[in-house]
This record gives sequence, structure tokens and C-alpha cells, in this order.
Amino acid sequence: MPENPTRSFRLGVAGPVGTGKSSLIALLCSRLREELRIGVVTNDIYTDEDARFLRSAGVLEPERIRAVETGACPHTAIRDDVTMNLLAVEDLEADFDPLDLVLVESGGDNLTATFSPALVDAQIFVLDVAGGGDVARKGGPGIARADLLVVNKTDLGPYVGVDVERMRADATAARGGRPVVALSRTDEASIADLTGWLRGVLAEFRGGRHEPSDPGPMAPHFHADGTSHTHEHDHPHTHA
Ligand SMILES: Nc1nc2c(ncn2[C@@H]2O[C@H](COP(=O)(O)OP(=O)(O)OP(=O)(O)O)[C@@H](O)[C@H]2O)c(=O)[nH]1
Repeated sequence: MPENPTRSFRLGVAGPVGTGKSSLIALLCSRLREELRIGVVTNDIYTDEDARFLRSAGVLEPERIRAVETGACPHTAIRDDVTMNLLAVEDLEADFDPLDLVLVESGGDNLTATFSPALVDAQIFVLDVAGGGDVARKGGPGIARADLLVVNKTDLGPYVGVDVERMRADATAARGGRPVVALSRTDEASIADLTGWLRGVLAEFRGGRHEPSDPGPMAPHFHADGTSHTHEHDHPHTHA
């Protein structure tokens, strides 16, 4: 349970490179900015490109969008040592007090990276149909246990030979019934599904009924330069 449920609701958005994380955040900001006071923290490895994209999209005042340059694998800053991100979130909350919602975008990574519950109250994992219809079946902590799985860019299904309904069913099966939204920015009903989910979880948070959960540590993995990560020390903990 959050120690202070009167602060903003912190929502992470993670997923592989190019699946549409920045676009989804822009969509949420544009649809919810009249009803919620929103801030955004972006994570890029070497640039502030995602923050610049969001600022140029004009979905929020530019000052409400902060960039964290991780200088390392994205998962380092969202799971192993969340200090840089936590400071950015807390600065935003202090500068624009009160905020209702802070969205934290992870740098694009592979299927293994998830947020620590020390940083976010809930998280969305984003896949897209262009990554292949079988991705949802491959599993991983984000796909299996993020608070919401988004199967994005469903409008591209016919062009990439992916059966969207099949992919959604596979994703739902991989998640043991946890929610899945099949999303396209061109499909208003799907956007309503996304904002409806967010309003629901925000109401739970405000009512003190939302329990942050950890999708779990990454599977051990290796990088091209031979370094490996096991993350055996990962453990759930609460945050202020
Ligand atoms: N067809 C289609 N394209 C989309 C949709 N959403 C996003 N895109 C496109 O997908 C591409 C990647 O979107 P981004 O939002 O930059 O993806 P990202 O996950 O933030 O990318 P990284 O930060 O580089 O990991 C862009 O060209 C978007 O315009 C959608 O619903 N349909």
C-alpha cells in the first residue's frame, strides 16, 4: 500500500524499442489533461529525444516533461537503482504540486525490463503487432505480470500478417486473466478502453486500495559484450 496515497499516482510505461510508448503517453496526456494534472519523466540512454518528441507534440506544458539520461541499459535506471528517476518524479511533484499523475517512460529495451515498485505504483507493458503475432506467447515478466499489457498498432495487423484477435487471446492466456488492451491511435473505442483502465486504477489508488506489485526480476541475460545480469538481489519494497 502506498505510504502517502495523496501524492501523485506514478505509472510506468515499458516495452521494446519502437512499440509506441511515447505515442501512448502523448495519447494519455491529450485525452486526460482536462481532468488530471499530469507530469512526465522520460528515460533515454544517451539523448532526451523522447522528452523532445513529447514537448513538440504539445500535449503538456514543456516544463511538465523531464528527461533522465540513463547512460546505461534502461533497466538499470528503472529497476536496479531508481534514484535518478525518483528524484525527477519528486522534483516534478514539488514543482507542480499537486499532480494527479506522473507517467514514467522507460527507455526501449527487450522483453525483460520492468519497473521496480520503488519507482512506480503500477506499470503498462507495450508490445506492438509489427513485432510479430507470437511475441505475446514468449512471455517474460512485463508481458505476464504488468498491471496492463497493451498490444499496440492494431491498425497495422493486416499489413504485417498478424491476427490481432489471436494475439490478444494469446496475451490474455499468458497473463492469467490480467487486463489486455488492443490499442490503435486510430481506434477511438480502444483509446476509451485504455483511459477507462487508467481511471479505474487511479480510483483504486486514491481509495487506498491499490497494492503496487512487482512483475518480478528479469531472467538472467547476456549482452553482446559478454556482460551478464542475474538481478538475484531484486526484492519488492515500498516507497514514500
Ligand atoms: N500505425 C500506427 N503507428 C503507431 C501507433 N502508435 C505509434 N505508432 C508509430 O510507431 C513508431 C514508434 O512510436 P514511438 O511512440 O516513438 O515508440 P517508442 O516505444 O516510444 O520508441 P522508443 O522510445 O524508441 O523505444 C512511430 O513512428 C509512431 O508514429 C499506432 O497506433 N498505429
